Amino acid sequence: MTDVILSIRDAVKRYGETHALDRVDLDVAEGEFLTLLGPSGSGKTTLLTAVAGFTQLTAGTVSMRGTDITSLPPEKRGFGMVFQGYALFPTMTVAQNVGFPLKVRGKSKAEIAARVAECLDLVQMGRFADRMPQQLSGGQQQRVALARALSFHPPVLLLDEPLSALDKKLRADLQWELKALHEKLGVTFIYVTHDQEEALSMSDRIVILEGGRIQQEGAPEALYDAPRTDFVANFLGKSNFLDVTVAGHVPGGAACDLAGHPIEIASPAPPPVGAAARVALRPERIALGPEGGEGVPGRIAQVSYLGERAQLIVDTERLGPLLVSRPTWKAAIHPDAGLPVTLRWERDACVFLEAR
Ligand SMILES: Nc1ncnc2c1ncn2[C@@H]1O[C@H](COP(=O)(O)OP(=O)(O)OP(=O)(O)O)[C@@H](O)[C@H]1O
Repeated sequence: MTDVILSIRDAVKRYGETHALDRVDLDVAEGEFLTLLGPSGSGKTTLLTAVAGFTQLTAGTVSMRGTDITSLPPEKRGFGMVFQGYALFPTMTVAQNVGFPLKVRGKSKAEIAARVAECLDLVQMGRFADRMPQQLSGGQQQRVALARALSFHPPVLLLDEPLSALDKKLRADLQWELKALHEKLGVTFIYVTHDQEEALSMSDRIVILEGGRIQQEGAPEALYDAPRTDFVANFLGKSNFLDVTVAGHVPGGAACDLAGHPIEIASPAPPPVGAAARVALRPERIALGPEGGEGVPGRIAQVSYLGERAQLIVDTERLGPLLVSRPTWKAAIHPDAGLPVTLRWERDACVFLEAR
């Protein structure tokens, strides 16, 4: 990895019997937008607050540019922080809120005024400098919290579900803005969310946590296209799971038996011949054809219309119910419940998962 700004080594955090973090190793690159993604209780906030200095690790270290900062208090780490619920100081104006970290650092009035104006412009809140927090909408308050966190030029910005209190449309707008701000400033962002779409749309890299452990990490596309485990395949997007037996190796993949029928699965490193394996198959990789074609016969059991996509459950005798997702504009077959269909997919649509 190019220049590492933060290194977390063998981080353990125990609360009684609970392992909130269980031997986490993670390097964060300078300027990276890194997202910690996982279900509730997976350890995301614990990891973020350990980096911030609010949580003392039971074991392990946090280093910043090669210096061990494990026992340094939060204020000495100098990281910017934005947490959910936009905790602005209610008795201070927007400008005073943004200027507060600079005041604490003993900056001059002129310097504070100039930087506050700059930061408020950055988040398009210049017009609101004299307002009180309670006179702002949720999205505006979160913008001010962001300006405040950036005002003192922190090397790292820590964000814990900063958009979770906002409605879907506003959240989507602010996701674009945050991403643009990250690109403009080049500051390292560590972002916590349990929202997979948010993680996929903003991050350079996603770290998936479960039970206090890193399950997998990688660029959004790499993780989505090549999940290693059932958990990742189902947490990041949706998947069908199929059980196959590897019958033989072929160039670039394996010949397999799927419920008594031969299929080929592309893989750079397929499991050994004879192995029973589990594969993930994304719903959008399954093509729907008319009844009687080559493929897996089935019958549409349920249709859920989602606007630009429709999600179908197709009952098959061979493989049980399969989830199929298709763009609604591609309406060669109008998917109605009860319709008999044939399902097909390409050899590179299935991904071998690690044995559990
Ligand atoms: N102060 C605490 N005392 C006891 N247990 C804690 C404490 N903080 C966290 N935990 C436990 O540690 C585990 C990880 O919690 P953490 O808050 O890091 O998860 P999370 O992934 O951020 O979850 P969420 O998305 O719900 O915020 C959970 O099982 C939680 O109950």
